[in-house]
Amino acid sequence: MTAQIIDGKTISKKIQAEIGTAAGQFFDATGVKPKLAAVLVGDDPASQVYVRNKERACERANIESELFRLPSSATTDEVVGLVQKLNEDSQVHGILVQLPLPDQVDALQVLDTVDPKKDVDAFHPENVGLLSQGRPRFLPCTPFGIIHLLANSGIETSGKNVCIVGRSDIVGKPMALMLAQRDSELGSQYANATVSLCHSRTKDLVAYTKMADILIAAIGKPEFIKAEHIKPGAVVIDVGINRTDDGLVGDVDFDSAAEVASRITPVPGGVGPMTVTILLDNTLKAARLQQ
Ligand SMILES: Nc1nc(=O)c2c([nH]1)NC[C@@H]1CN(c3ccc(C(=O)N[C@@H](CCC(=O)O)C(=O)O)cc3)C=[N+]21
Ligand SMILES: [Mg+2]
Repeated sequence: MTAQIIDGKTISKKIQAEIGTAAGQFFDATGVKPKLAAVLVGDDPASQVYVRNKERACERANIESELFRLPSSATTDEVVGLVQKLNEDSQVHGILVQLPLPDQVDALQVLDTVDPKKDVDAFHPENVGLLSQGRPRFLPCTPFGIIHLLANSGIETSGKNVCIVGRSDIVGKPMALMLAQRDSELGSQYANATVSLCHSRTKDLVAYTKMADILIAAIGKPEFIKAEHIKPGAVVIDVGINRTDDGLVGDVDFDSAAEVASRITPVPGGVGPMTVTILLDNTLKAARLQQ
């Protein structure tokens, strides 16, 4: 292996400590402890792991968290009703509705109900619109976590070719917007990329991935990206979390990719912890917005 690991766990711990200090200062100034409400419907095992990670991270960062559970049989009206109650609760600053929701629940209706000023996932159309106009309120957790990973590793994006594989509303699409924009919260050197947003209908995918100085895999297919997709010396960011018989694997075939890339994120311990970290940052931001 030749690639250097981008250690998301260590970077996230460092940023969480900074958020903890800022949240403590905010409490000293206002008497308010930022609070995240997480809504978990049903008992999907992966969702339980994520929600537990989020609760632990909140504790480390002086952020209050409360988990609200509904049974897997819950209706759209029941989930919407809970979100409305949390919207009205002035002690709650951030609301996260854990996805996926059970099939009978209309996820868009639920997400549209979240007060946009408490929308720490940045899924509400008002926040998506603000981001697309280049004046974001909250930044979506996984894409902004990736920008933090790059910035903390000294990897600038300005003028670089970035290829994103996967066009989801949660990762690929907002990631493309953020990287293509003129500026970012961390400085213009972490924006201004030339972005290709590839997907299942892309013809000659390798032509795009091989041009990339930074390749971001967010497809949801285990070990889909191989050495032959990667330009020698490229930076590879693996967003995938796939549970297989061999355990947790990413969307990148790590062993072959690490022979070609210069830097690479592992799974676990790469992007995942950063997603959680930005959620904390957004919760503090939400508490500030609501003062
Ligand atoms: N409303 C909503 N917002 C989300 O941000 C959201 C969601 N729903 N649903 C599911 C996806 C996925 N996601 C992850 C969170 C933490 C890890 C994480 O902590 N990963 C660790 C451990 C992974 C493990 O052990 O399973 C790691 O990669 O090292 C991963 C993935 C947030 N998501
Ligand atoms: Mg993730």
